[in-house]
Amino acid sequence: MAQKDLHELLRSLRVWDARATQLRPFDPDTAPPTPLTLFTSWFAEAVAAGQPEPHTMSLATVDEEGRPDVRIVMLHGADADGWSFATHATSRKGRALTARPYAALAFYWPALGRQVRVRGPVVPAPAEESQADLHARSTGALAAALTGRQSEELSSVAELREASQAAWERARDHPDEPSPTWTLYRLRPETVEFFQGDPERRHVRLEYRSTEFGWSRGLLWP
Ligand SMILES: Cc1cc2nc3c(=O)[nH]c(=O)nc-3n(C[C@H](O)[C@H](O)[C@H](O)COP(=O)(O)O)c2cc1C
Repeated sequence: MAQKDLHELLRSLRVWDARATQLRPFDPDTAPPTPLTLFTSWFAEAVAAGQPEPHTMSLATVDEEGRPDVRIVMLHGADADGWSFATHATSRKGRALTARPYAALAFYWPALGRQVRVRGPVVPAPAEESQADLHARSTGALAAALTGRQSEELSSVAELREASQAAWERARDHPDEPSPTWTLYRLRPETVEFFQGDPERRHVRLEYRSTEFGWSRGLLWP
């Protein structure tokens, strides 16, 4: 596609088309005292609104030289221990998290014009918990974890096919097989921001901040 076509196409696109998006009023004064409560209800509303894959999120990390990176991962849970996700400790993001155990998450739910951002330190769960989390998931998830070598250079598609086929067989035959590098991480929230889009662009941004006395709240200019 030529540059001009791309720019024309970009200019023709809009966000929050009324056919696909329902913008709901959000009164921050009535928001619950903790971000987890609001996240849980916004998540359920995203599911009810038909938002595809609301449990996928961007995970941003910083490597030991301070260079940022970002990718999509699945949300495994959100509770008093934090927002959790899983990956290989030996992957790029795993190495970045070892060097700098701090990350940011972003959820985007266009069906409701909503965004949620979560930032804070990240801690790995104990190995038994990581493996239990993996074994509670699908055969495909286990096969993918057993394939391993995430973020390493791959020499050919054929090499991946072979390794993956073997991993699928092991996953089917031994559903409790461990994947030693697979790690459940928990992001302990320091700030959680809720963004509600508004048709007049008066978007509401409500940020919860963790303090020694509990959660404080403040609004941000959009
Ligand atoms: C929808 C979707 C869900 C994904 N979920 C995960 C996940 O939960 N864990 C994971 O390690 N990679 C997941 N990935 C792959 C990552 O985006 C990424 O390609 C991979 O983890 C390697 O990232 P890294 O090289 O930065 O470590 C997912 C990708 C997509 C598109």
